[in-house]
Amino acid sequence: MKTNYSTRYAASPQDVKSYDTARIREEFLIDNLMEKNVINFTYSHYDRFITGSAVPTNSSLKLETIDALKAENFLDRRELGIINVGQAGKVTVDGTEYALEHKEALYVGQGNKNVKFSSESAENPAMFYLNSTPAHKAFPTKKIGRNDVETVELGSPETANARTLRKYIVNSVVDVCQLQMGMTTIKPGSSWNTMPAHVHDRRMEIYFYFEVAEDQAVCHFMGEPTETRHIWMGNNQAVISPPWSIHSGSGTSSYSFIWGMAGENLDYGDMDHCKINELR
Ligand SMILES: O=C(O)C(=O)C[C@H](O)C(=O)CO
Ligand SMILES: [Zn+2]
Repeated sequence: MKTNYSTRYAASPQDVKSYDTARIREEFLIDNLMEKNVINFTYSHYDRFITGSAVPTNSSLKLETIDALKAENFLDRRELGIINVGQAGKVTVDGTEYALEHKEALYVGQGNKNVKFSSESAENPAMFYLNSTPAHKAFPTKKIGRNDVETVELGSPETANARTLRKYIVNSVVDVCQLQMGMTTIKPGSSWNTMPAHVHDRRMEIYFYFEVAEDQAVCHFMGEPTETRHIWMGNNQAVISPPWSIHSGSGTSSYSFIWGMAGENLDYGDMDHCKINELR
């Protein structure tokens, strides 16, 4: 068995107010990503969003169903987004091969049965970050190369939030049921992501932090805008952001993160912004 999964339940903002550090990490932090030769999944009951990773080395890894789905194949009722944050690799979908270089992505539509992950080099493997959400329709599988993304420059050095946001899996780039994924990179000298902060009660979100230097960290802020909490995050860790929560972070050095979302609508810009001086 090369696939592991664990379950996280949804939590009320009233309850989260009283969580201590250990409990908040237990409920929201995902710290088993990018383990070699296994697929590790976390199944969140927020919008039934599954987060995981596949790092194949000498042999390929197969996308196996998990008991939580009670489905013969993982994608019988789901869609899947994949972003490679490692070196060159390949994803095979029902016999068709897609080569994915560093920071290239693949959208895999509902109904595909046989999905396999492999690396070109066992020493420098591909590192596939995976997000999956329930799907009601089979859209075509599509590769999103680095030139296919929509790029937006945000923030400024003066407010320490200069960053480049790249939209990979959004409905203006690829047909999707509900999954959205993209990548944001903080510019050297800046530290803040997603500041001014926002909430979107229509959608939950998961942030996967990577390119964090070993001796550095990102402090991720969550919680209701007037009742914030923080989680210190290291490289290759993800954090679940409930629909009622802000999701913002400040790093001790530059870093990148992948955001993945699911929920009520496909409008990337649907956000309720918070006034910075009203955060508590
Ligand atoms: O830096 C940012 O701002 C983001 O990356 C924001 C995320 O894309 C997001 O929160 C979308 O709702
Ligand atoms: Zn958001």
